[in-house]
Amino acid sequence: MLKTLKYFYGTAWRERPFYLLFLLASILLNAGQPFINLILSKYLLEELVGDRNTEILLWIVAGIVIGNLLFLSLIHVARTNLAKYDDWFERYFYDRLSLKSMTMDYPLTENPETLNQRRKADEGMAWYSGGMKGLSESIQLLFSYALILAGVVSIVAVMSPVLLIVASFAVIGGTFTVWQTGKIQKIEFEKFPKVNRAFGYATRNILEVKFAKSIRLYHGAPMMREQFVNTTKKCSDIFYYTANSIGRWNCVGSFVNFLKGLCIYGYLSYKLLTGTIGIGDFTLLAGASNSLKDSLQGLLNQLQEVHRKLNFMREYVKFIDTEDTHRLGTQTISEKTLPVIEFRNVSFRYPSMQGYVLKDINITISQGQHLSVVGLNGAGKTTFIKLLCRLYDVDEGEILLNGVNIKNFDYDAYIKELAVVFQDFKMFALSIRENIKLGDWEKEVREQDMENICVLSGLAQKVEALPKGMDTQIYKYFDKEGIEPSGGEMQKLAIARALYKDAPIVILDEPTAALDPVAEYDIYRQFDTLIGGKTAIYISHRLSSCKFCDKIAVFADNTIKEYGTHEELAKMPDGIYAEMFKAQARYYA
Ligand SMILES: Nc1ncnc2c1ncn2[C@@H]1O[C@H](COP(=O)(O)OP(=O)(O)OP(=O)(O)O)[C@@H](O)[C@H]1O
Repeated sequence: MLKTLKYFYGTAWRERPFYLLFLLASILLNAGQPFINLILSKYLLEELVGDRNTEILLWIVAGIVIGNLLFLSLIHVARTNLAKYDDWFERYFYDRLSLKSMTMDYPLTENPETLNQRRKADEGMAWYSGGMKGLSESIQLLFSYALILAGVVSIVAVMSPVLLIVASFAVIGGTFTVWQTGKIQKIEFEKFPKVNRAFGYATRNILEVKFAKSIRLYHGAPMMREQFVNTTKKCSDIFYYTANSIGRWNCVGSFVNFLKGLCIYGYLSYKLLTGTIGIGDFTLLAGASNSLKDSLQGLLNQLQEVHRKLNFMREYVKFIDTEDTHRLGTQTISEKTLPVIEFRNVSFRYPSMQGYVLKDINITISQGQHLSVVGLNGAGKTTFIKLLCRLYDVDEGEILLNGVNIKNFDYDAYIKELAVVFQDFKMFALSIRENIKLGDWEKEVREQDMENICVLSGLAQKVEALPKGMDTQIYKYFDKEGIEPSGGEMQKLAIARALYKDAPIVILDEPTAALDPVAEYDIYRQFDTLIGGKTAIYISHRLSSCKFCDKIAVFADNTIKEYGTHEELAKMPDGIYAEMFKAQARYYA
């Protein structure tokens, strides 16, 4: 709990120290204001039933009015400033959450527990706690009540100690009910994020354009509606349970409150009627007893509220603090040395899988070598690339770059060495220029470079035909003149983005799968110009592409089964490559 408190107010102290100053001011002002009315009302009443001195009466009334005005104005200033900061903190913490989601270790992005935790972090900071704003509101109330309580306890203890006992009993009852409702909300919070994620998938994610075709051509709409109905029912069950249980405890709370009023006013009326106290003290004690009960109740409630909110907000800290092991390396990379990649006894299995996807992989890709990686579906070719890209850590063995384990390199520096086009690459709802620029965001854009890249990747004709050229938006999310590129055009864009990165290692996973034969031929023809003297890994099921690579690695049975040039492998008796090549060649014979 303290760790969470420290995390949020430590951040506030670092980022916006004045926030804490306004918080303190707000606490003191809120605590001070009730005492003006409480004390001055006593003197006002005593003067009214006593001497009725006009001048004194005017001074007391002026004191009440001016004191209240002053306090309320200052409270307003403090609150307005706090509201501005609260807004800033809301964006700040959301930004941290997004950043963490985008940069955390890749395997976590497909781990349902992490995804649930992310949802808990999001919801824990939103409606369950109200985030920094919600927490600070409770902290303000907590300390204001504590100060008010200290003041009224002093007054009541001196004037009528019995009232302290009555108020304390009422508070114990009230606190118990608040504690119960807090427990019920906690139960809801444990169940709800998981159900809500399923609900979000069935109602929001599924409406995205990328699902539109499959929904229409398969049994998508009824199936999703069924999921919608099921998850809605689960959400309703959870809400019904919460509302019903909290409602019962609220009734208990109201009854305890009624009993408390009855006891306090009964006791004070008795003292007034028997002449033990005057009307001024009656007013002061009635007000102080109410304040005592309210502030003690408020204090205990806010203690629970702060505890409850911190519990929810702790889920955010848990998510933000998820350990990132992929970023532990610190070694820099010499730009002058051309890369040599070595897989040494590498074995790997996906966290969710029993067996190895890759076992005992040993291969060296020398400087400037062009390696073709082939194999049947599911043989582990893309996994081989993912390991090189540090998306996953190897389970056994090591991958070396120029003799150094790739884990030791600073992550960002290492990623700069790679220009990769994955099979399932994604384009963003940005302009064509910006999508290409993502290859190297820091590099100053040179128009000539962009044009050359468009020509090399086969995009030039398409871009020239567009009224806004390179500034055309991909997709129609934000611009109705945006384009929906075809699969092949997307692939050309992805190749352009990789070329723009100009990294010393180029990895292309099925780069021509969506290209027409002419575009594919162009890519093959220009392969040397595209890749130049860089080290390249090329995955393709079209074995004709292997001819322009120096070496071919054939993946089968979770390992590299064959390795050599096209000529060597094509004539291997009973060779896997020879078999696959012959099978493909038959169609073109
Ligand atoms: N994230 C993942 N979690 C669990 N298993 C995975 C994951 N990604 C891939 N696999 C499994 O690992 C095996 C190898 O997949 P991989 O994508 O490396 O094959 P591939 O040789 O590239 O196949 P293809 O030629 O079809 O692209 C497959 O059985 C696949 O189901």
